[in-house]
Amino acid sequence: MTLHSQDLLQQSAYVNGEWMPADDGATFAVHDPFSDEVIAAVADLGETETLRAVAAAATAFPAWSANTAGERSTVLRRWFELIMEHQEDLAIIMTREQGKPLTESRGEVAYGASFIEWFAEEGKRAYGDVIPSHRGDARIITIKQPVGVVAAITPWNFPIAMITRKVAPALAVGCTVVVKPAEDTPLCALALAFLADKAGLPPGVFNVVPTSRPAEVGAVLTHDQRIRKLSFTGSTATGKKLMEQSAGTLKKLSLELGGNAPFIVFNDADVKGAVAGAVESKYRNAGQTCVCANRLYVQSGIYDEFVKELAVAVGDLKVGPGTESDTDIGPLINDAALDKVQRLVKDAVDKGAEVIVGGEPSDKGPRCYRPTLLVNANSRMDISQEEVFGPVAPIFRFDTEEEVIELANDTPYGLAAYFYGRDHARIWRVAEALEYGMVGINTGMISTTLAPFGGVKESGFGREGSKYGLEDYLVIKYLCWGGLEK
Ligand SMILES: NC(=O)C1=CN([C@@H]2O[C@H](COP(=O)(O)OP(=O)(O)OC[C@H]3O[C@@H](n4cnc5c(N)ncnc54)[C@H](OP(=O)(O)O)[C@@H]3O)[C@@H](O)[C@H]2O)C=CC1
Ligand SMILES: O=C(O)CCCC(=O)O
Repeated sequence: MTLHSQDLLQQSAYVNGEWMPADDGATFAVHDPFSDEVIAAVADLGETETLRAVAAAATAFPAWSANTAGERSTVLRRWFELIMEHQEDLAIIMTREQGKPLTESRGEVAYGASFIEWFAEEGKRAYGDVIPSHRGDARIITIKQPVGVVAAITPWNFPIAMITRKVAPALAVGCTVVVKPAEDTPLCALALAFLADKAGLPPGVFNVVPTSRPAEVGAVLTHDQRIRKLSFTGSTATGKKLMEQSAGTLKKLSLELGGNAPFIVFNDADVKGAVAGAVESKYRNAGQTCVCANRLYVQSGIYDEFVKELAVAVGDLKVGPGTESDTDIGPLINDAALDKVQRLVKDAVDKGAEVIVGGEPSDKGPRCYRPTLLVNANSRMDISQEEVFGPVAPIFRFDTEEEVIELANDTPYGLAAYFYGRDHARIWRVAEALEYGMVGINTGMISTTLAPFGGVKESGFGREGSKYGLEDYLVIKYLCWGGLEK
């Protein structure tokens, strides 16, 4: 891989401000999911090295948290600037290890950096309170303090933004962090560490432990008492496991888990807007986003027009390598992801769905799947309950608002939902009735640093981004100051 700054391509782990191999010298291969080329051999850490990273973070915590928010902000600001200076290189690394088109990678680098920029400032606003007292001779004061050492376990679908969305607020308020990136995408995490080091983050404040043994490293990060908070993005199954494992040390948790987003189009919707929103929501990152539309519900009166226009738009999407400028849909991350998509499409077809676009792997590359539209979808199909995490949209027809709300909420998940319509009374009713942490109204794109990202039900808890994202890394301390003279 050729970069302007070849130094960004780090393959060692970053612990206590140093680049280190695994103790036994072991490495694991990182593949380009489009070409299958091995693009790196990354240090494969285990329990011993992870304990070292936790110790480094614990040692660094007192000094880092003793800085003023302004002092921390200066370093974070520098980190943000370095990331943006290296946006193109970082985008190339991301596209090579993750597969998404370069334009999306560039967008993610900027999106990821924006969390650092935002929290560098917001960290200065971790205000406490003075509360009207219960006694004349006492005062009630609250202060907010950093929770302590944080572990972040992150997924492969947004290999920069899912790290910065956790690490930026943590560092801004004075926590230190150990990150375990996904095995498929450790290079972005290591490039971030390289730039963090350049920006002047002191040793031990930010550590990256790549591994091919997530359970072994995860056991350390959940069992170690020195870690006071775990922030995880990934599947609901793994999130539940990590929550159980964290019970022994009662860690504070943020869990951003799977979704099953309904995308509802009412009869009075702007069809062109709804089609554009569906394409944006469903097909970005080849459908590998936890907030991707997973089920499209279209009201009978607008059904034919919407389906016809959406089929044209989906048919125009181009599959290919992320490195080519006209690619819309890159490869899926790995073989398991492709198997899951194929299984869900087959199950849907077996239960009566009709493929009107795509419906099969693409011949462009080994893990490429053609953008797909299925009609005649129904609730018996696995795809109505399972996150497809691929470029496949099943379309369900509905008649009444009441019916579609029931269908939309009939899932254990509650991350994102979307709907299109013009009637203001209904917009309020539907927005309030959807059991989701985030609702897009007449838009398919809801993600921004400025808004609280997070779910309800089995999509987890905690909020990332916005002023609320800071709270997840803070604890409130109550000071009762008595004995005051009247
Ligand atoms: N909410 C979201 O954004 C995401 C949702 N998903 C959903 O999950 C499905 C499966 O994807 P997958 O990548 O397997 O998701 P996982 O939840 O398994 O992976 C997410 C992160 O957790 C790590 N991990 C896995 N098992 C453990 C463990 N026992 N202890 C500690 N860490 C662990 C992974 O490491 P490693 O990479 O080494 O396995 C990765 O860093 C997808 O098809 C999608 O439906 C997936 C990713 C993101
Ligand atoms: O899939 C995820 O968990 C990340 C969502 C990316 C975003 O839109 O912020």
